[in-house]
Amino acid sequence: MKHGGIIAAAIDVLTDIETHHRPASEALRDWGTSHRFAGSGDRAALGSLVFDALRRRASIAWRMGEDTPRALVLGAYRFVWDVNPDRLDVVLASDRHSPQPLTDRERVALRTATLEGAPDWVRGDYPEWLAPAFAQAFGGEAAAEGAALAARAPVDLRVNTLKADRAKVVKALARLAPAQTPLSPVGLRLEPGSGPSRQPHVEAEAGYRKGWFELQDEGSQLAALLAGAAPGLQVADICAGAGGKTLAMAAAMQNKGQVYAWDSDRRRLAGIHERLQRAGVRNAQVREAGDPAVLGDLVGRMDVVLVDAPCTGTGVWRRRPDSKWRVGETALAMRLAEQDATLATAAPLPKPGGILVYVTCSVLPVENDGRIEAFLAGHPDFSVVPPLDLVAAATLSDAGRARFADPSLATRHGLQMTPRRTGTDGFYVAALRRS
Ligand SMILES: C[S@@+](CC[C@H](N)C(=O)[O-])C[C@H]1O[C@@H](n2cnc3c(N)ncnc32)[C@H](O)[C@@H]1O
Repeated sequence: MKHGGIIAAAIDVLTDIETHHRPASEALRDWGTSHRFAGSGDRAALGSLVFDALRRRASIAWRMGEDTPRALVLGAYRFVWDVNPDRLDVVLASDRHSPQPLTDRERVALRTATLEGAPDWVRGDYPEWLAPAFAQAFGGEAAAEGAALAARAPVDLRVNTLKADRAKVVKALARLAPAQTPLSPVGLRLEPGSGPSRQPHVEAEAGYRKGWFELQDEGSQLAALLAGAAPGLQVADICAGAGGKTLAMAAAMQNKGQVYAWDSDRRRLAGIHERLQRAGVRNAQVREAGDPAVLGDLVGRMDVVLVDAPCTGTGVWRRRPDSKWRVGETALAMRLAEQDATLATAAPLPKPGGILVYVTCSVLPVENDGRIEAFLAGHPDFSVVPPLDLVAAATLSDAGRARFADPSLATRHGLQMTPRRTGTDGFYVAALRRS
């Protein structure tokens, strides 16, 4: 397909997403099913254009003077893919599948519009209703932090040290030229391309099928490392989902000790069994999803309890830009209640002196320090572990140790990673010790 056709398809897909309130991945999949002639390069270009339009929606709409799917797609092609407006005229004219030619108004906007005078939420591409939360989290850096969350994310891999080391995986993926992640000692990174370029499909690699590496953002790797799961410890992962952090902790424990993985949702937990097997994990016990009563025998016995809580996902907007515009106050209120519920389930499990580690992939203070404060108010037997103690005890690279020592990463009770601060997704980590 030529780019005119890709632009038209992106407008159709974005219209589908907006009209039917559907996730972008679903709308793209359906487009693929009804356009079987489209090659993998076309699909990749289409996906990139739709995702870039969603990532930068507020700033594109500001410049274009409207936020219709057409304005967003044309704006993404111009301002994100950096295609000169004269070239855009040529692109539209040279493909019979193109949308209508540019109007004079569009041409002026594409040529001259800037973000001068735009508020932080527009410059940072986050929803207006979250402006107070971003100001609380980042002060004068809110727009810059938002803009970093609106960029493309790299593909990060975690080397599974139960089966491989970095050198082995680098060799296996040499064609893709992976670089070492700076902060996690077990991470590799494939930088995102620009424009229509496609992300490498690493799950198709033989090394992935052999369990040598997992797909995991460096921030998620770091959160698992900061939890301090070490060989021989008893660890409960009570929001295990498909097991991203269970696997990372089991590897850090070198298969010694025990990880108990549980989740309230059976469907979420379902994928964990196959992943544990592929990764060669032998020290994880998956408990029946649903009723927390199955954790009864763990009460008062755990060295580490990880609560990787359900959250709004504001920290992973680079990867799920459609969720950025979907999340609202009702969803946030539901997540807060779930966070309090998971912390309440976790509270009885640590042994005296054991720790409860609370993690979210959110940058909103109310989901992070706010939940820790609410928990502490009802649990006087817990106290905050100074974040630098977590850093000192974790297996990080020297650069990672130095980065986490920077006071700008510290919140009142924990550590906040962001794409701008750490080059990772926006993970929050705090730990509480049971007296
Ligand atoms: C952020 S996801 C977990 C991701 C997973 N730890 C990983 O690294 O791949 C949060 C999980 O919390 C689960 N959850 C939600 N409410 C819960 C509750 N009250 N108790 C336990 N798990 C809960 C969800 O089903 C979801 O799988």
